[in-house]
Amino acid sequence: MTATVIDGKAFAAKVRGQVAEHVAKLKEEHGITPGLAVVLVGEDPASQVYVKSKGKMTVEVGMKSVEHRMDENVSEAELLAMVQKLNDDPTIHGILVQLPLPGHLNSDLVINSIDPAKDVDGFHISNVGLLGTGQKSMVPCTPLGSLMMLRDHHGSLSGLNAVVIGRSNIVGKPMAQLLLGDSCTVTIAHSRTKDLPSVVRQADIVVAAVGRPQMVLGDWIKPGATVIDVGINRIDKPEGGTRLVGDADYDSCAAVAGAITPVPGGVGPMTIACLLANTLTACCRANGLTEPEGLTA
Ligand SMILES: NC(=O)C1=CN([C@@H]2O[C@H](COP(=O)(O)OP(=O)(O)OC[C@H]3O[C@@H](n4cnc5c(N)ncnc54)[C@H](OP(=O)(O)O)[C@@H]3O)[C@@H](O)[C@H]2O)C=CC1
Ligand SMILES: Nc1nc(=O)c2c([nH]1)NC[C@@H]1CN(c3ccc(C(=O)N[C@@H](CCC(=O)O)C(=O)O)cc3)C=[N+]21
Repeated sequence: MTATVIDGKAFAAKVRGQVAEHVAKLKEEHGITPGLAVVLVGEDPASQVYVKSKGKMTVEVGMKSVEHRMDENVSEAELLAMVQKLNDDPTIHGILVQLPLPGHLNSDLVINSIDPAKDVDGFHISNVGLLGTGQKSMVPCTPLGSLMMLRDHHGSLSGLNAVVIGRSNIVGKPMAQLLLGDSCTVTIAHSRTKDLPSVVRQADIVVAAVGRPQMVLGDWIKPGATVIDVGINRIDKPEGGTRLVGDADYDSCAAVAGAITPVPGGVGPMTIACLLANTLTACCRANGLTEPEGLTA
């Protein structure tokens, strides 16, 4: 079979449209503009591109966008002071500190210094705990965007076997929590998993969040399964130049799967759309207003 391509780019545009409508209403009815602050430490060119496109889309949906670039060698105290300033700023409803941070900075400490109500990445221990216990929280953007696409494609996920490859705090673990919340039978695989192909073959839903280009092969996939490819890897093209590929080998997987997300144009755009949705949700909660439906988990 040839897989249905799940168009994350189009889905994300739809989500951003919904966010923009709510933002317009917030402004009109309450005179409030949601604000998102991104803190970028260092000069990593890939990160800079990502931050720029986030900033552009934030403004497109009518929000305030602020970027704070800090020197690679910034001290932990200076970075913590910046986070504190943003925590105290009533015009800022969402704070994102771009990861990974340079090695001399303790990222757990920095993330946990963000006001949990403004933690639009959902990485603060308090949001992690709320998600794990099924309570209202800020839900990490990449897993949330992946869940939205899965729900849209399957309707109910109840009883499906899901295998998440990767156990990071930013993708694998929260993804597994969300799938469990939707009553999937969840397996988390990682670098020590024995016979990964046979584990993946049990899955109705495969989420690949490994960081290894084109690792998941078509003959690992149960015919008809859904493949969510979170990976963003830049590889060299034989004819020169580079291109983006996921953690799944797209052609061989698409030949067997029932549905698959492409890279680019799959999970990536949904991540940014969910960041904007989380900023809107945070703004509504901060002002005691009803939050938009369908934009949280
Ligand atoms: N589309 C988007 O919006 C986003 C995309 N990404 C991309 O997603 C990918 C994963 O990101 P992230 O979770 O941060 O990555 P991490 O490097 O933090 O985690 C990777 C995980 O994959 C596991 N792993 C590594 N090699 C293997 C292997 N050979 N077999 C099985 N498991 C393996 C690791 O296992 P172990 O724990 O045992 O080491 C680890 O748990 C990257 O490509 C990243 O660029 C990330 C965030 C957002
Ligand atoms: N605190 C924090 N939160 C994050 O969510 C976070 C982070 N740090 N650090 C880096 C990773 C990576 N990430 C991406 C999001 C969108 C695209 C994206 O939109 N990608 C486009 C392609 C972009 C291009 O063509 O270059 C796509 O897949 O179609 C990519 C990568 C979020 N991350």
